[in-house]
Amino acid sequence: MTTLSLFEASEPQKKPGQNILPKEGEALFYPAFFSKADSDRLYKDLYGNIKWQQDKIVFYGKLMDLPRLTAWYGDTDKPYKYSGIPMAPNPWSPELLEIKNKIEEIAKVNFSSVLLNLYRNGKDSVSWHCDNEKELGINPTIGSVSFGEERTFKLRNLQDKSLVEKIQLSHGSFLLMKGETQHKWEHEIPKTSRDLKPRINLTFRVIK
Ligand SMILES: O=C(O)CCC(=O)C(=O)O
Ligand SMILES: [Fe+2]
Repeated sequence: MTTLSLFEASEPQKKPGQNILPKEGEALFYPAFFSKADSDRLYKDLYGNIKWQQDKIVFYGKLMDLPRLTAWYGDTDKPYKYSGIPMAPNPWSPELLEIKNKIEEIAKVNFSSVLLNLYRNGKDSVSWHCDNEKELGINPTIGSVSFGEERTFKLRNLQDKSLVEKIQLSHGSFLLMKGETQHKWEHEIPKTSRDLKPRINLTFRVIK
């Protein structure tokens, strides 16, 4: 019998920007895309200055709070639909433009809006979904930036639900999803009973 070294026995290490999906789409992960100093500064700014909202959802006929706070920012001439109602986003702030400019160098697209999520603690979450709204077109490019507490992000293949990829979305990380990802995979941030500090996520989108 051969013995594995500790290195070989551990999870295979992915290089920054390597596709973490084994098939059907691309999810490129850059763990320390923003420096620690920039990440600390941007977290503080966004936490204090974004117009965070508590949105509601209808669940089994009852009006419930969404398990996170959200906000929309972006090009004000590109309304987004919310429960079928067109809404104007808040205008870009200098910090949002700083983040957008930095990720656009890698993403090679011009993002027109950003949905921000504030997960206040481990009980906040987002359940399984695909970002496949009509306004995003086919094969949308989605740029996802995280600041604050690290949370687990799961991607699950729609054809084979036993196929699940996990990423730890750390402070200052960038995840770029493109290609077929949004119609072949769904994703979630699960709840956890661990006592967690807040996390801010920004998902940049191109609205056609
Ligand atoms: O918080 C995250 O990393 C994911 C958020 C998300 O999937 C979304 O807003 O569509
Ligand atoms: Fe999403």
